[in-house]
Amino acid sequence: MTKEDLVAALTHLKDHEHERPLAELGLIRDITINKDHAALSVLLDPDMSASKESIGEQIVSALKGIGIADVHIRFKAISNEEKNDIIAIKLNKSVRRAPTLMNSPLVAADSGVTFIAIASGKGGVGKSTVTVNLAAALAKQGKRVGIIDADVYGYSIPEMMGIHDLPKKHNNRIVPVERHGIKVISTGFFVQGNKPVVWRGPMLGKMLSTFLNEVEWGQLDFIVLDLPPGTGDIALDVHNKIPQCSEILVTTPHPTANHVAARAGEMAIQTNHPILGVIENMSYFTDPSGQRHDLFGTGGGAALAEQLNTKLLAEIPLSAPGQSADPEKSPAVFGDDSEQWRIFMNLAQRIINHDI
Ligand SMILES: Nc1ncnc2c1ncn2[C@@H]1O[C@H](COP(=O)(O)OP(=O)(O)OP(=O)(O)O)[C@@H](O)[C@H]1O
Repeated sequence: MTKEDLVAALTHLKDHEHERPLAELGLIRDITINKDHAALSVLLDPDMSASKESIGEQIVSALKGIGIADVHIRFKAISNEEKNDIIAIKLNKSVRRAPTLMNSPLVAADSGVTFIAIASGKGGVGKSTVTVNLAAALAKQGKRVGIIDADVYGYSIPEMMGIHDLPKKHNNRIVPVERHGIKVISTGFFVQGNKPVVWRGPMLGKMLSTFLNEVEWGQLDFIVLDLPPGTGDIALDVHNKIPQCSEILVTTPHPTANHVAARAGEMAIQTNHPILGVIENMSYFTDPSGQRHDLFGTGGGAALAEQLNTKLLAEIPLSAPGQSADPEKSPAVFGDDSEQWRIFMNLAQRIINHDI
């Protein structure tokens, strides 16, 4: 007798709510068999506890038919995640491809939320700086803004935003940390010594779903996502799960350092994601006498934009350390009177007005 024999004997079992075989829905788990004894778990919606008895009786009788004399059944309450998987199966969608997103109001076409992912070819070019400043500039112009820091390996948004507290849970949902009017969720909140503390299991695969489904975002106009550098799984996940998400690529002026950024852009193009454009960061430095210095070369942003058939949205100059920090703002947001802040405000305005 194998597990498959046992599952086969149970395939006809249905629960009234889902009108689909329990085994097919993956609601029968943890099967062990020892001669004519078997044990298994049945995941049940707590609202369906009334069905427990009838499901138990159906299992016992079906297994008797194949020679199992004694069966131990554990009934377990189903989690929200597992429930969403069932909804996905009901809709005949692949759970693997699009887990748990069917009920995320955020990604619905009519949610009113504009998603912008900030991507780069390599680390350290200012992707997180762009994320934080664009979000702050959108918020400054009256928009309700959230940040998803999806840079799993190099999350830096909490520190950049001066956030030292962790999100709280309310009614079993995660409440984002709010700072300077921006709601923030970061992988950094959930990792301690590289151990996930809020959820278990394959963290990467679930991360985006968790951030979209289990976070109490409230009403938002924009979500800015800080992606990990390069063209990894997370970027692909974003492309799959948030099809309407558009992308801004951040690069430096160095003309030859763009091939990975170009690949990231190509991926967006291939997956039909609009690229809003390229931001060239650390473009130049203006010294106190007003003279411009192209410290890292020139032309990288324009070359990347041309390669991807998109626009160069902005050239952000380098700020001198400590010059533009504003105590009223997050540490990484440029000061109100800085050239950088003016550029971000202008960019935010163009995005709001669809003038890009
Ligand atoms: N225009 C700028 N002027 C001065 N410093 C900047 C500028 N842009 C970014 N920086 C600094 O450069 C460093 C790297 O920036 P940031 O963390 O935004 O890059 P990143 O691409 O997100 O890197 P990672 O992928 O490692 O997270 C930070 O210390 C940031 O403060």
